[in-house]
Amino acid sequence: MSKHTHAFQAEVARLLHLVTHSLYSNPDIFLRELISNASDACDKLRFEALADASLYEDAPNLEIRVTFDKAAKTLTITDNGIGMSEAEAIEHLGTIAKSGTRDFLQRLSGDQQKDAQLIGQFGVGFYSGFIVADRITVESRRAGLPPEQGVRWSSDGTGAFETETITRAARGTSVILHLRDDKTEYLNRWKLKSIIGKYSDHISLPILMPKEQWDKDKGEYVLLEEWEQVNAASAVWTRPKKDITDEQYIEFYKNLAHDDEAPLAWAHHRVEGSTEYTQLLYIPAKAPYDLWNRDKKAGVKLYVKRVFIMDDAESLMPLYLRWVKGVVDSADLPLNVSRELLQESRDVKAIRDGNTRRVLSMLEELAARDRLPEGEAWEQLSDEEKARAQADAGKYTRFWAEFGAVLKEGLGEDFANRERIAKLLRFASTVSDAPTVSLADYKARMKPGQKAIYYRTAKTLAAAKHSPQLEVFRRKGIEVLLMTDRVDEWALSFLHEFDGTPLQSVAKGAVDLGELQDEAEKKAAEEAAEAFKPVLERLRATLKDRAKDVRVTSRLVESPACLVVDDGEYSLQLARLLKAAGQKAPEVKPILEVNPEHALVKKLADAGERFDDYAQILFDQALLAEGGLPEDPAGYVRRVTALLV
Ligand SMILES: Nc1ncnc2c1ncn2[C@@H]1O[C@H](COP(=O)(O)OP(=O)(O)OP(=O)(O)O)[C@@H](O)[C@H]1O
Repeated sequence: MSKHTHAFQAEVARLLHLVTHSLYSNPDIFLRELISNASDACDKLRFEALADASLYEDAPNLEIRVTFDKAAKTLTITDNGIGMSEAEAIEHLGTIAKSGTRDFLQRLSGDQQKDAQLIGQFGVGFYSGFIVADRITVESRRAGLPPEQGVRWSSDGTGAFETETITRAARGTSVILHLRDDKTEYLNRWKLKSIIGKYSDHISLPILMPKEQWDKDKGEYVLLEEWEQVNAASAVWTRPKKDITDEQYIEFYKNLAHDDEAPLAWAHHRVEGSTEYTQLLYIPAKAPYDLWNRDKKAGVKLYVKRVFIMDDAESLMPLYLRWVKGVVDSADLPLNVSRELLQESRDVKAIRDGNTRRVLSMLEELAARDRLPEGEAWEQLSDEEKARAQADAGKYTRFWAEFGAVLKEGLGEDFANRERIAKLLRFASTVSDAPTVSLADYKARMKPGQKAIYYRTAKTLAAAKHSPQLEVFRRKGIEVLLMTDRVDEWALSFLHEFDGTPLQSVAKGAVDLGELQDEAEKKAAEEAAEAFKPVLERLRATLKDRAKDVRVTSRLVESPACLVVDDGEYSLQLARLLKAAGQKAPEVKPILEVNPEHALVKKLADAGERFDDYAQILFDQALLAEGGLPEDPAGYVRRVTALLV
């Protein structure tokens, strides 16, 4: 039988280089990865066999066997799953098909420590075998193909691999690891068993290992022909909650999510009613590197009556919760359910609504426990409750830092839960630089007579904090929420009020501080407007192409001018964002507001022939303070220079 040599795809070669240069601080995980692949292969067989039961051949019991050979220094993981044809082995083990993987590789920085974290989050699957092996041989036969169409794939994990056709009676795959000389510790039943117990106990198929017996003559343990099951072999979510330890929940998560870090929270429930299903949902502690990719597959796996149906079942979770990981096992969906069918199914809609509500409840609970109780409330807790409270404190803040911006998308996507989402929002404000202020906190601090929740959107916190539009609020001690996420503007356009109080951008519309402004201030403003009429007229004429209107304002204290837009219009910041993203944005013509108390503005009345220059400078400076750029930067510089000399 002829052998063929193939070169690895460049990306695989890179991945292998990373793996073998021990990015993994924990080599044990290779076994978890290979067992997980074996389990996936069995899931695939079970799924394909729904349409063609003959694929089971004479071995309907799916299982994974782990054995080793001390003399040959090999460790073998065998499954009787779907197997691979020669073409599939070349394709699956020589190239990286998933675009996510390629994307991931591009993100590697070359900094070992950072990359190690990334790779931990990603998982390298099959190739992790090269952490402990200097050669891997894979023997496989695809279910449904005759024994003569088996394949042997072999590589030392450098540039190339070989394949040849073999005869293999058994369906499925054996991965044979030729262990490195310094990794022979894995030729030990006890060690393997404990790794399986730690990382793979939740695998729902039996994992078998040969029994062992002391051989007096040889003076060592020898393996017997007899096999023993070494895992619990019942999927975690199918077990009663009381039988599952926190460690088991966490280990299942790590495996499911390819995440080294424990999740912040999980919820495990059997939902009964018109649709019956089990949900096990996790909130990760860290955002994945591709969180912003809205096309990214969702993190929920769908099972039907314990049969794995599909990964990334988008229809089970709304987009703004795409970072949630977990499993849904339905008792009602048909086993042959397709993606198309999923989208239309009423049961699926019920599951998705149930999942959404569950995640929001988990977040509400985390939020409620984010700050430690104080005073008497704390004293009343038992020691156990105190320990729990301490463990949970700060989790919501962590969650918010990682996923808050994505959760905001929910305001626009999930009208039914908008109020619940609004309560979960956190912002920075003129009171707190850290994004910890909830709308309820804000309301509790509102001044008597204050009628709105004020906010400012900008590109950065510094820009928001120092924007001229905030001046009067600062002087009056009114808190303003500061928003710097790209989605804020869009998301806020769906939230007009919170708990009966309207939200109002400080850069939109006229300022109406209502009862917060006293009569004297109102009168002064009116008088200023009157006295300023001729100057305003001239400004309007000079700036007619740039400003929709020019008016005096009471919102400024230190700055001469600022730009605002009408209520309901796109803010300048949003218009810029849309433009930068190559989207069509309506031309927003701002309103120039001037501060009649400011020396520069006062000067306008006697500016004479310099009036036009002053007017343009005033506008351009207001634009700069707003985060924009003058249309004619050189003209702006020329005008300012002329004033300086
Ligand atoms: N035991 C196996 N039986 C059948 N096919 C396998 C087996 N192990 C690996 N494969 C095939 O090789 C492919 C690549 O495996 P690899 O572990 O690198 O990635 P993956 O399993 O797709 O992704 P990940 O491990 O990151 O979830 C798999 O998608 C599968 O098609």
